[in-house]
Amino acid sequence: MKTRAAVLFDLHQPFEIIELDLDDPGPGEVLIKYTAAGLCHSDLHLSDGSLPPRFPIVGGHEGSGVIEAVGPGVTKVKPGDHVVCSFIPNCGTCRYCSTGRQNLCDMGATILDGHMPDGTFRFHADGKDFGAMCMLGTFSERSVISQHSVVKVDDWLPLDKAVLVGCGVPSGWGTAVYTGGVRQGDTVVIYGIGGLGINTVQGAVHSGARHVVVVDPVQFKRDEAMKFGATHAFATAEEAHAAVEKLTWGQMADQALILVGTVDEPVVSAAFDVIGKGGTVVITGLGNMTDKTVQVSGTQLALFGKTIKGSLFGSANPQYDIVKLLRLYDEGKLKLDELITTTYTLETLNQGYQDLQDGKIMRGVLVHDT
Ligand SMILES: NC(=O)c1ccc[n+]([C@@H]2O[C@H](COP(=O)([O-])OP(=O)(O)OC[C@H]3O[C@@H](n4cnc5c(N)ncnc54)[C@H](O)[C@@H]3O)[C@@H](O)[C@H]2O)c1
Ligand SMILES: [Zn+2]
Ligand SMILES: [Zn+2]
Repeated sequence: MKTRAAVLFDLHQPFEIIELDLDDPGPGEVLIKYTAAGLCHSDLHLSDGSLPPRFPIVGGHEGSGVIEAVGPGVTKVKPGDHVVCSFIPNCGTCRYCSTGRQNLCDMGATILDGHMPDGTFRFHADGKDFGAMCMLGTFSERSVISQHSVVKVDDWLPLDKAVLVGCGVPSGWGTAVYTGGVRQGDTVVIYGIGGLGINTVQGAVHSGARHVVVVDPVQFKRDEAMKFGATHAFATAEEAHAAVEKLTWGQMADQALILVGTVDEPVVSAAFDVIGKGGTVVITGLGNMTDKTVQVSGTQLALFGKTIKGSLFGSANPQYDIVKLLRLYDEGKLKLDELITTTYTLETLNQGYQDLQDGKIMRGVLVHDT
């Protein structure tokens, strides 16, 4: 079968739209026709050097679609099922899946190489193997993926909105609710209001935070954050620090959550300084972190009981949380439609990533031709 896909061939290159050969699904695999794909910043990190993959690679790891065929032994879904993809597969049996940490599933170990667990690829052209970002490659019309990468969802849900619960929503929402452990009455500071950070605002609000203070240099992002329930919005970390000092009578924040695309020492230091005793810093942003060392005061960690954590997929359980978040959406308790600023096609995908870098969109969504 042939499929059109957006491919990265090297660092610092745009996506090229080309036709690829796609294998039939093997044992435990499914053929999916993608309906939509979200423009997450992580795909940009494939080309900016922050998450260097094996090239060439088909981009896209936020996806939704319809199952067209299944390989031998597939029990989880059948042709015609509507699914949302999880950017981390869930095998259900590895050390992490079997101890309630499905977001760390061992099957996700090769998501940047983009091959199946047995080391083979499903996309090919001109005698070359092409990887699939997160073993998904949602910037392709069709793909062959593991049954462990899909979560069946209700047929009536709009797949072009539900697509966002494949990465941005749980990764952002869970940063506040699960990894950060935000509680009623907490003061939370959120750095970076993009496709993830805006959902961290939703998560902090759901958890009953008293103050949700956001920091983003872009005015549009700050305005959106206020519409989603933030209580204060600032262009700089310094302004946020001063406000938190006042709001908490010097006790400072309970959580500082970092969702910027390019994490650097000043952001991490600002987060570490804005939390008070017993406070938690969570780093979710991935950009610029390869080989970087972050310095914090060991005395403050020990004497003030401060914690620094990383967060993958918002410490959520894809199988459970994707369905749960869509229920919240269906009941009007979680915003998805409002997250999407602009929709794109394969042909305008590079423009979408330019818009993301220019701060023009909260989340862009690529809608595939039907
Ligand atoms: N850990 C995970 O599970 C996970 C999952 C998906 C994405 N990510 C990463 O999260 C990050 C955010 O992704 P996104 O899709 O939301 O990106 P995005 O580009 O949509 O949002 C980033 C936001 O950060 C803002 N920003 C930049 N510098 C800032 C600063 N110094 N202070 C405050 N705000 C600043 C930008 O204006 C933008 O609004 C990326 O690095 C992405 O790779 C992590
Ligand atoms: Zn993502
Ligand atoms: Zn597993």
